[in-house]
Amino acid sequence: MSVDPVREVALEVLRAVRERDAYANLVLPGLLRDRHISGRDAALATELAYGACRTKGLLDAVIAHGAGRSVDEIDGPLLDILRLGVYQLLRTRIGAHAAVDTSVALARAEFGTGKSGFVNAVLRRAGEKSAEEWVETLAPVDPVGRLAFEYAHPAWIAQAFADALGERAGELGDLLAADDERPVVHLVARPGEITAEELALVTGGEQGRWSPYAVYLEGGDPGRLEPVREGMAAVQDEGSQLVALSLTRAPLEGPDGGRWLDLCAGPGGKAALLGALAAIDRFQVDAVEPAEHRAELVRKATHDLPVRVHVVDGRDSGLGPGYDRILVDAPCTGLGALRRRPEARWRRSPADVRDLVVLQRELLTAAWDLLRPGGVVVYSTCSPHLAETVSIVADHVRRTGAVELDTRELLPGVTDVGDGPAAQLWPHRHGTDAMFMAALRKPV
Ligand SMILES: C[S@@+](CC[C@H](N)C(=O)[O-])C[C@H]1O[C@@H](n2cnc3c(N)ncnc32)[C@H](O)[C@@H]1O
Repeated sequence: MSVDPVREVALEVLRAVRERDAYANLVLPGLLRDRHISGRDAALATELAYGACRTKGLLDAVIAHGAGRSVDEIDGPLLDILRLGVYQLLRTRIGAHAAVDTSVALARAEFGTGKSGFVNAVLRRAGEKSAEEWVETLAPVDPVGRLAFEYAHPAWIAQAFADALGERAGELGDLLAADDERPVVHLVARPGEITAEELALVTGGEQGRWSPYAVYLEGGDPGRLEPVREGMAAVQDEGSQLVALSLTRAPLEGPDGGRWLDLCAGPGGKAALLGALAAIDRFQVDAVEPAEHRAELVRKATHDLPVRVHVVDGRDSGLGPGYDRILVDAPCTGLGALRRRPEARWRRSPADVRDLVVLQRELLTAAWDLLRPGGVVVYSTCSPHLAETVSIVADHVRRTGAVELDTRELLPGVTDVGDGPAAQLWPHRHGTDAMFMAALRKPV
């Protein structure tokens, strides 16, 4: 049997992710273009590459069982072939013969007959049970560990989600399943340029449920849409829109002097929405981003708006104090946006959380020093991990006497965002990334 070009492409994606920490969704489109793969073949290559990246934990457990050794003891390129094969057996409707034969052909082309026999043997063993039966056989007994295994998430991430869901941890399975769904594309209609109603009409999309500026698109390339090309609209998760809006809606003590700051601005999605809203009142936004290439993205996103970009570290920005409103959209683990990157869940580790919480705490402190009495900081993350969210806020309130506003009141009409005062969005409840936000006012 000759090598199937669709599986070859999927395999190259797995290899790029494993060997050079590539992002699957950045590698795949170029490969499909170069190999002239389109239509149903492209859809299959995408399903195989992304699916195998996502389910790595489950696949590896089945492979280790079948091989009688840990996956660490299997050569990387061979392991990629096994992952692709086991994924087809357990998570697609591809027949067992096709899954095994195409994998054996890939192994033979790459390594010769000896190793193709190994691939054949491991896949035959893997095919002896369905995915459900493998879960029954291999999953840990504790409920969270079992769900993590079943939905192919690292156990520490599933536990972090369960902790953040609290009393509603019964939703964990739905949440983990949502990470495997392709997110609906959300557009933001730029205030002052076009309304969401008009944008929905022009694009054939549907107006969003939660943000007055959101439009949902069923499919297609948003970059081709005229309002996006003309800068009247942009791609932005509805949850991110709500974060920016919560900052503009928070009640200040005293009048709004129109000095707003976005302390972690790159690539500029929220800065652009803040800038458009500031423009209406002739206010001014300062946007801080230390990485030059990301600062350039902020400049592009905000070029015709009252936004000044500063390429400095937010912890030591040199900006003058006295801001009325400050957004700290902190660098975080991104655990709330795992659905956007197939391999992301296996890249992160608890050590990342430990490093990031130090930076998050320092950025919030720096923002506080730049805020005027009576002004408001919104602290947000696209992670629901409690160490990055409520713990950072509680620690800050303890140290500074900050007044926690009821953030839920800044999101009128948005249901089910928790018991307050902070708000937590969820993919399985709101269809957004799992954005966390807390609004804090400085006592006068
Ligand atoms: C979650 S992203 C912000 C997303 C952005 N607000 C948006 O809506 O497009 C966090 C940003 O913080 C930046 N960052 C990292 N370290 C920082 C620091 N010390 N000071 C300020 N920003 C920092 C990162 O480069 C990244 O662009």
